[in-house]
Amino acid sequence: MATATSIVRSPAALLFAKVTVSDHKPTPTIQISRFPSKRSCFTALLSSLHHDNNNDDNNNNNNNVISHPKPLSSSQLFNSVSNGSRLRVAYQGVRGAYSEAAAEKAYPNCEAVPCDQFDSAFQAVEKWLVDRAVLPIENSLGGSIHRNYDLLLRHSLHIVGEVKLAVQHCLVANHGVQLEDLSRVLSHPQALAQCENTLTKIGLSREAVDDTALAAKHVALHKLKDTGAVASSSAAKIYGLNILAQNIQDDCDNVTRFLILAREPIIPGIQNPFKTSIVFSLEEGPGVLFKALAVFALRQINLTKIESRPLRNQPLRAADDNNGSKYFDYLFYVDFEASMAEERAQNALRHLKEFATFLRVLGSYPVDTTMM
Ligand SMILES: O=C(O)C(=O)C[C@]1(C(=O)O)C=C[C@@H](O)C=C1
Repeated sequence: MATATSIVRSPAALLFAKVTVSDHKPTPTIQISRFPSKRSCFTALLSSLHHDNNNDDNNNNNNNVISHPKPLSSSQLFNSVSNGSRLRVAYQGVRGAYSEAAAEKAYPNCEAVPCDQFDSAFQAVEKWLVDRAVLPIENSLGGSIHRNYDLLLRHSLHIVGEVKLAVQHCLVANHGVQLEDLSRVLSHPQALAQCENTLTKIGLSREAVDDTALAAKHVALHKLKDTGAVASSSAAKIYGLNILAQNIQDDCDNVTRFLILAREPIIPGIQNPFKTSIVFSLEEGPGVLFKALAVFALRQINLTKIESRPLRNQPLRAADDNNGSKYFDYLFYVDFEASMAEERAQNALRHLKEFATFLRVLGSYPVDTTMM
């Protein structure tokens, strides 16, 4: 593969990003360095911008102007930013990944920007390299994407929408390669899990890579004869592979739900069906979770998802009875069917706050009704 590392300038945000340009795609992939000690142009520029922002704050203070984050209006939810340019939407993966299709479903005329990791997509929004990120959160067969639940809490972005995408996997290989030539298949762990039964029946060993399209790209670039990939038909087309089998997921109704993330929240509405996502933690004790969920049941608010994750900076708590035993401590992520503009949702959260040890609203956003 002919790859070249270069520095490009993003005209919209006037920021620099270190990108890897490959011969397969003109769109650069955002790779945000995790090692700030290697002070790149990117970090240097960011710190100078930070300095400018601080100066702005000082200027604002001097002028007695208080600046608050501006909520997104619903018109900004769509395809362009205020200067009329195309919305830049980060996704994890390379061209042909399902996440790219989800970004394009959310914003049909957007510029979809590939990122190497989920964390890079979060950072790309935070650092104004892009306007939104579209990231998978759960799949109807494989379950939750825990990494993104954890990242939602670690970053301070807002959920401004959701996209549901029907995921139809193909088994792809180089031209001339037959099913019986394959001994191994590469793909994203979620995609492998969604095709578990089929792959077991064929008898292929599995290897996980960062995304389905990257698996297809790898098979094509290395001209592998004994290895196929589980990927989309569009990835097969982009990387010149042959489709050996279609719709190989274990259930034909295979849907992945993606979240749309932005720097600012949207103003919650009540005209369309809205959903709200929150995260909270509770004291240990009998019936505490029951009590927490009752704040919604009491107000006829339907819950659509509940997920628990370990509270990472304090995963264990000593039991009150001092007998040396320890509890696991958890964060609870809950999605409920109501808008934060509704009084019943505000009352439910006020009620929950009375006994939750921590509570954050991750976003209140329109329900994707396209797959109902
Ligand atoms: O690998 C890809 O193509 C992705 O976009 C990632 C991902 C995921 O993380 O769940 C997205 C949708 C499918 O469920 C399989 C994989």
